[in-house]
Amino acid sequence: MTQKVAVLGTGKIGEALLSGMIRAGWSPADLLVTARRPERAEELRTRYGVSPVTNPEAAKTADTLILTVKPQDMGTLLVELAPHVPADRLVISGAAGIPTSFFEERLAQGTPVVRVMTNTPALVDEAMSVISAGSHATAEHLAHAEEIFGAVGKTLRVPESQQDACTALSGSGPAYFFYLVEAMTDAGILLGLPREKAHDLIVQSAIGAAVMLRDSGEHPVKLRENVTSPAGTTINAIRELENHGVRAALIAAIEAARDRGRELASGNNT
Ligand SMILES: NC(=O)C1=CN([C@@H]2O[C@H](COP(=O)(O)OP(=O)(O)OC[C@H]3O[C@@H](n4cnc5c(N)ncnc54)[C@H](O)[C@@H]3O)[C@@H](O)[C@H]2O)C=CC1
Ligand SMILES: O=C(O)[C@@H]1CCC=N1
Repeated sequence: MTQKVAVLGTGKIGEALLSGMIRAGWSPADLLVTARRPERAEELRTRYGVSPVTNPEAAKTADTLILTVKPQDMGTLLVELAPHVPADRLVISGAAGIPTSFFEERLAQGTPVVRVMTNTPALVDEAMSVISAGSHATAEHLAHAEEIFGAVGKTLRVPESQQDACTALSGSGPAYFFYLVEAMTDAGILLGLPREKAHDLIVQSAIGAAVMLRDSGEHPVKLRENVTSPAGTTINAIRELENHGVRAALIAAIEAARDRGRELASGNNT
């Protein structure tokens, strides 16, 4: 039997996932989407050939519901969905912070819920998606979530207690790298390079470093030491990074992101 999958609240992450599923061979005929604005729904139909439906229609028709609205909008969406979701539907939440218990309390008794934290590199099939089971989700449900999110990159199962930490590391992680590239480009400008050239140098260096981190089997410390020649240039830069507390800043930043996830879980939406 064909499994229908619906993406509810198809914004940046919902669309990234949807497009990846189609690239990976899902038939648009088996994919439903919901959107708040009719123009957005039409845009998705034109772009991907998928069917826009209402949230209740999605709940009744699809076997798997993937909820990709903002955490702040999840309560309202569940009020709308709850009367229409049969207890055998798999509900996957892509939202930061919100625990699986939040869904279980609002949906029919026994509804399987899986929590996933992916990231925007889903757009280029290089996502990191971290997956946890709610209390009624079986190994089969987890495998189905892995199949879906595996379409856009890597997946990793973690206990739900680690989700906020993973959100802070990989969910938000791409933003930290984009921020670094932005800052390094400014440094290139300071040193007199044209912006475009500085950008290209840094992006290629980032790609090279990322491939080495993934493929070389070497520890990051060893990779950095290999760049850092005695009395050379790099050590001067490293000393400045240490003087400015960049390592401590990164640790504090990621801890703050984790803490915000916890706040979202407790219903602090401001
Ligand atoms: N942007 C990112 O890098 C990441 C976001 N997330 C999570 O993904 C979720 C979505 O984030 P984005 O895609 O960035 O936000 P977004 O704002 O681009 O997408 C959310 C969409 O949901 C729609 N929506 C809200 N309520 C709705 C309803 N009742 N019915 C139908 N559509 C509705 C909005 O109109 C919007 O298009 C959030 O929960 C976030 O925590 C997870 C990983 C990374
Ligand atoms: O900033 C956020 O809340 C979302 C979740 C992880 C990445 N973006």
